[in-house]
Amino acid sequence: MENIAFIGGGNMASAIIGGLVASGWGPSRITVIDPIAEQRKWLEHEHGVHTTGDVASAEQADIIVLAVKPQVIAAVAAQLDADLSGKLIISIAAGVTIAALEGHFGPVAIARTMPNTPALLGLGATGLFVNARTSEAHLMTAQSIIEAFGICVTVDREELLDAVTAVSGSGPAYYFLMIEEMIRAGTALGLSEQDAKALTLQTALGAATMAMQGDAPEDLRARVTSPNGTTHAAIVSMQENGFGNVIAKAMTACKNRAVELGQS
Ligand SMILES: NC(=O)C1=CN([C@@H]2O[C@H](COP(=O)(O)OP(=O)(O)OC[C@H]3O[C@@H](n4cnc5c(N)ncnc54)[C@H](OP(=O)(O)O)[C@@H]3O)[C@@H](O)[C@H]2O)C=CC1
Ligand SMILES: O=C(O)[C@@H]1CCC=N1
Repeated sequence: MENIAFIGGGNMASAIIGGLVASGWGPSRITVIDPIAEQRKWLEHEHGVHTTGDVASAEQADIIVLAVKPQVIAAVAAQLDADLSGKLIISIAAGVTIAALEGHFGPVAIARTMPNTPALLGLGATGLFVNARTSEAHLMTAQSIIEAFGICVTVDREELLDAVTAVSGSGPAYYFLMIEEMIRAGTALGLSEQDAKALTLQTALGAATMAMQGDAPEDLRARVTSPNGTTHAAIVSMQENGFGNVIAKAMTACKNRAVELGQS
């Protein structure tokens, strides 16, 4: 059975570990390396994993997940400084290219991925691209790890991972913002915050569940929109205020920032 070490035990690592453990990965196979003792204690308590502050100990693992901020990857490589041949490196860092990772870690198997935080619930959406040194066995390992916490979409060009970041990596935050704003607006229209929240969350869950069943979102929307009714009034207002443009510009800013982070 392979062992896995996470370098960086922050939000995204914790979400992935939660998803892995819930899917049957034994916590004893998982080590998390993080500099902050308090964070390590929390991870041990939350997930039952082994933790350490020593980056060099990642050398013991078969699979190493780089879960630090993009700007910290170079420092981690310097701290690790070991022969990694035969291992699989999985990077979740936004923007950091395979070429940069090979520059830091040498000629090893590298799976560059872009997960998202719903991984914690087994509902992750992850993009995957592997380097030429990744064997079929390593590719299957990467896919099966990712599928333990959600869906895996393999892209055929590396730069598409920046588009994945704009859609699903950062995507949960767009929905959370929408939820925040709907609760605020519902409260402004007279509902209690508790009622506005309950109605908003159930609506988000219901809409996502209906959309998952396969009908096109525009068809589902049409069934809510009575001719010249209330939904029509809301949608016309959204379109007049540039809703589509707001989303498109936000996602382009996200993608551009991913590219920028990769260059830093
Ligand atoms: N959050 C998300 O939704 C997603 C994040 N990602 C990617 O995941 C990566 C981590 O992001 P996120 O979890 O949000 O960030 P966090 O800041 O929550 O986690 C990073 C962790 O790494 C620790 N760390 C810093 N330096 C080192 C080091 N030298 N060795 C080991 N650990 C170290 C940090 O400690 P300290 O706080 O002390 O710096 C922190 O606990 C990023 O590259 C990001 O692009 C990808 C997809 C989604
Ligand atoms: O905000 C970020 O940079 C990371 C990458 C994708 C989601 N969170």
